[in-house]
Amino acid sequence: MESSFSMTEKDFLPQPYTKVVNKGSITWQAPSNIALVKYWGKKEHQIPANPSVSFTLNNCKTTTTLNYEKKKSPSQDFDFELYFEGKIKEDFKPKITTFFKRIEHYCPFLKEYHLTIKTENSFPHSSGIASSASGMSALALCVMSLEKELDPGMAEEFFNRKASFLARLGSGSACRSIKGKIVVWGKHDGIASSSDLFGVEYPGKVHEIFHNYQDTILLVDKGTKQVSSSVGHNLMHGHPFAEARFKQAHKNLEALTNVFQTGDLDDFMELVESEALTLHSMMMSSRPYFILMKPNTLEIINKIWEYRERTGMPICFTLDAGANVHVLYPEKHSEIILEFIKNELVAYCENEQYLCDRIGDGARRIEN
Ligand SMILES: Nc1ncnc2c1ncn2[C@@H]1O[C@H](COP(=O)(O)OP(=O)(O)OP(=O)(O)O)[C@@H](O)[C@H]1O
Ligand SMILES: C[C@@](O)(CCOP(=O)(O)OP(=O)(O)O)CC(=O)O
Repeated sequence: MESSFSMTEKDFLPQPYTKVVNKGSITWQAPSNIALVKYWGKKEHQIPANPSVSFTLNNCKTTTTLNYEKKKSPSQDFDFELYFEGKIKEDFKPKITTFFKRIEHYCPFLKEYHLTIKTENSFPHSSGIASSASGMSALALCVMSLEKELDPGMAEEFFNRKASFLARLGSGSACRSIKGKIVVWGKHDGIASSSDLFGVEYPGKVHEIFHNYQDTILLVDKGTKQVSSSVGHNLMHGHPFAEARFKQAHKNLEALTNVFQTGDLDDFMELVESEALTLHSMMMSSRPYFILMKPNTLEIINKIWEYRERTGMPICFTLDAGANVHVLYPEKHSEIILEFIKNELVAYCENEQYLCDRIGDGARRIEN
């Protein structure tokens, strides 16, 4: 296979299929991810305006089963039904139809099948915990497993790379949810294997402090956010601070690669929190402007700062495009930090709900 630096869209076009497959079922479980350097702003065809890097999560995940049955002849439109948590879910279908249209060129076999998609998430969707990332990566992996049935000789590395390539076309951040534990997406000079087309496992040395990093997600607001990420990305076109922001993301990624090596948590925390606040400041300074943080988001941030100042514990926060707060800390301090979270932060969550997660290894296939 081509090395990732030279791969282009053409490399993902289908090869002649060697097998006929009539009917079957495939299940994949794919995690969400939390960006440390944020993807915010994109060009045409889901190409990111700047590189991003994320921790793959472990417990926040989607499980998707794809049942497929070959039809007598291919249809004009994609022929699929969607069940979310056991019920037909019409409002998730448009995103999936868009996804199928975008990948049709690379997976032309899709229209030959009647597809039934059954999916569920282990966490609330559409509230800034990247359900689109786990949802689209799980579906992309199911599609790739179907392609592998048609082309059994496909190499594993190509399988994973194309799954990430397809997932990106469903939702940009989804391309970072195929593999663990740290994934980079977007061309960046300091990381030769990086690509705008798919996510790659962070290739550098990672200090052991990050090996089992914890992420406790505080559910400040479980409701659907008022502006989707896709709309938010588009508001970076013509944004007065866009170019400076894109440059800053490169600089922060470079700084983070150094931090991954040294394990300097002061630098890590400063960088990660600054990225989260910059993301939200981009939303606040776009036209139209919007605020996705809630009063309790700010209460939690202030409490974290106060606690860090008081105890010296390496605890920091990050945010995605929503009100919920991801609290990040090394595993060796879990006991004491969880105590603080339960005693002082959980009161700010909707129905006192929070999710304990940690850095994970990526998606896995479940045998049906
Ligand atoms: N299991 C799933 N299978 C397929 N699509 C899903 C699944 N879960 C969520 N989605 C899609 O993702 C959409 C939510 O994505 P959106 O970007 O608005 O929010 P999010 O993923 O929670 O937050 P973030 O901005 O952090 O990515 C849903 O409306 C739905 O279309
Ligand atoms: C704030 C973010 O979570 C934005 C995620 O955006 P999406 O990947 O959800 O957007 P689309 O490509 O339009 O589907 C930051 C990040 O995960 O890098």
